[in-house]
Formats: sequence, structure tokens, C-alpha cells
Amino acid sequence: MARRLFSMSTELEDLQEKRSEESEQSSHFISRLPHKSRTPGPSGSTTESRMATSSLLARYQSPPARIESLPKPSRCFFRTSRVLRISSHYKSFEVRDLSYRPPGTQQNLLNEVSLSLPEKSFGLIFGRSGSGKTTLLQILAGLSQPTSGYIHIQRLANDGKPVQPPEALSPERVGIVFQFPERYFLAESVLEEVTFGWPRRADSLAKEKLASRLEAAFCSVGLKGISFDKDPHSLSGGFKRRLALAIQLVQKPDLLLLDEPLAGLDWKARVDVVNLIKHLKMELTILVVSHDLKELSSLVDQSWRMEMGGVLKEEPLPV
Ligand SMILES: Nc1ncnc2c1ncn2[C@@H]1O[C@H](COP(=O)(O)OP(=O)(O)OP(=O)(O)O)[C@@H](O)[C@H]1O
Repeated sequence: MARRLFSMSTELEDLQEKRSEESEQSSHFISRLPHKSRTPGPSGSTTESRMATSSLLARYQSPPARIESLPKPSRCFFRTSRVLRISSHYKSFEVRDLSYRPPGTQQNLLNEVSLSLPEKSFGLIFGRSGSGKTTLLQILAGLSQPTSGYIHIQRLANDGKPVQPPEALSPERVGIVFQFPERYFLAESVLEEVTFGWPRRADSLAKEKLASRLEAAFCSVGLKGISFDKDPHSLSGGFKRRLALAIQLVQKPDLLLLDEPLAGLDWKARVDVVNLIKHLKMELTILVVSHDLKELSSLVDQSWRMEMGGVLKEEPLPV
């Protein structure tokens, strides 16, 4: 499969020429959308536009990121099975005293949010609609700048003590899959969708690397063997989510953010996505915002409630 992908490189270059034109059109599209700092009204339309803007920005500014349903995750899993780690250190994602007030507004949407999540664990944020959960994910993905506070990676010894000063978390190391990611698919084929935003003139080594990452990502979400010519809009709900997830996994993120990964899926696709996330958790640190607490509860290592006014409190899932 990697060889096949590699041989598609010329096609890819043509495609990316086209993409550059599309990119201009998309920038135009972005400029036509309401500015992210504009105060949205209560209706869904402005929120929808905001999400579309963020989705496009995520795919242009940082390596692309987003999810879907499936047959069992294939065994050719991303970086394969769990490796016995003989290390006295581990990493933890740390958010400290993070506040956010959109430019031009008078009120903080997030207020001194702090959380820490050890690598290869699963964190879940729940809470009422409008409390600021998605806003937090967007900041962690680097799509908005916090007004104050820090987002760090901290290396810790097994006794939990820091072994060196914290490093800033680079947005390139973060993947984000928005709610209903399929609504933001832009391309007419799976190949175009997944290669959106790839470097236009990659050398053959870089292309080979991307092709092998793509193979691993498709494998890990159970999309191996899918036709690259297929229209992504014609995939089932679950497969669209898988494609959106694969787009993010190509970049090998350290932290994967999922906003309502089960929203809008039928029961079978929901079960599939939960199983897929369970497998991904062996390799990645995952932070999810969701109202589907029951279905995700078996995966949760840590959970927080976001209270109205953007105040985050560590709290077990309600039973
Ligand atoms: N850039 C912005 N400017 C002004 N207000 C904003 C901006 N972004 C988000 N908001 C508002 O902040 C509040 C929190 O929105 P957010 O989408 O983060 O909530 P949420 O907890 O994820 O809600 P839901 O569970 O419904 O998805 C909402 O009232 C939203 O309209």
C-alpha cells in the first residue's frame, strides 16, 4: 500500500497545485465568515460558521486534525502493540490557570482552568452546553490564544516529580477532531481530503514518509483497503468519522482532542467509535468533550466538569 501511495506522488503534486488555488478560495471563504472574536448570537448559525472557520484554520495553520464507525480496528495498528516501556520518566500535559476572553468582549469564557493528563491516558470533560468546553479544546489546539495561563508538557519521574522545566506544547503536536467533522470535508475524493494541507513540493523522502504515515493511520482506524477515489461524502457516518480521525493521525499527534466524537452516529457506529478510541488510547493521550458519559465511561482515566462561566473542576463521572 505504501508503494502504491508513493507512486501517486505525481498525481498528488498536481492535486496540490489545485489545492493552492483552492487555498486562496478557502482563505476568501474564511475572510467571509464571521470573525472568531465576534460575539455569537444564540442561534446555531454563527456557531456553525465559527466551527467551519476553526476547522479550516486547523487544516491550514497546523497539520490537519479530526473522526468515525467501523469494523473492528485492524490489527495493523498504528505503531503496533503496546511496547514495554523501560523508562523512569513519563510525560504529562499540563494546563495551568488558563483564562480566555475573546477580543472585544467583556467576559471571560474560561476562568483559570487547570488540568493535567498523563500520556496515554483518556480524559473526559463534561458539563452544560455553553459552559466553554469546545472553547478550551480550540485553545489547546492552538486555534485561539489564551488571555493568560500556560499549556505545557512536563516530564515527570515515576514518583511524579518534574525532571526538567516544562516545555510549551506546540500546536503541531496536537490533533483535533471537531464535532460533526464530516460537515467540513472539502474534497471530492478520499485522497484529496486526506492530503489537504500537505507540503506542495515535498521531496521524495518526505513523500515516502507521509505515505507510510498515511498507511499506518488508515490501518489504525480500519480504513485499509478503502478506495482513494471514493467521494468522502458518500461514506457511511462511521467511516466519515474514521477518515476525519485518520487525517489527524497522519501527523502523529501526541495529544488528540475529540469534540463530541459520538454525536449524530447510530448505535452501531457509536460502539465502533468507542472501540476505536479504546485502541488509540494505547498509543495516544486523548482528551474528549462529550455528553455521552455512559458510553465512554469504561475508557475514562480522569474527568472534569466544566461549570457555567468556564470554571473546570475535577469530578468523577455522575453515576
Ligand atoms: N469567539 C467567541 N466570542 C464570543 N463568544 C464565544 C466565542 N466562542 C464561543 N463563545 C461563546 O462561549 C460560550 C461557550 O461556547 P462553547 O462552544 O465553548 O461551549 P460548550 O460547552 O462546548 O457547549 P456545547 O456543549 O453546546 O458544545 C457560548 O455561549 C458561545 O457562544
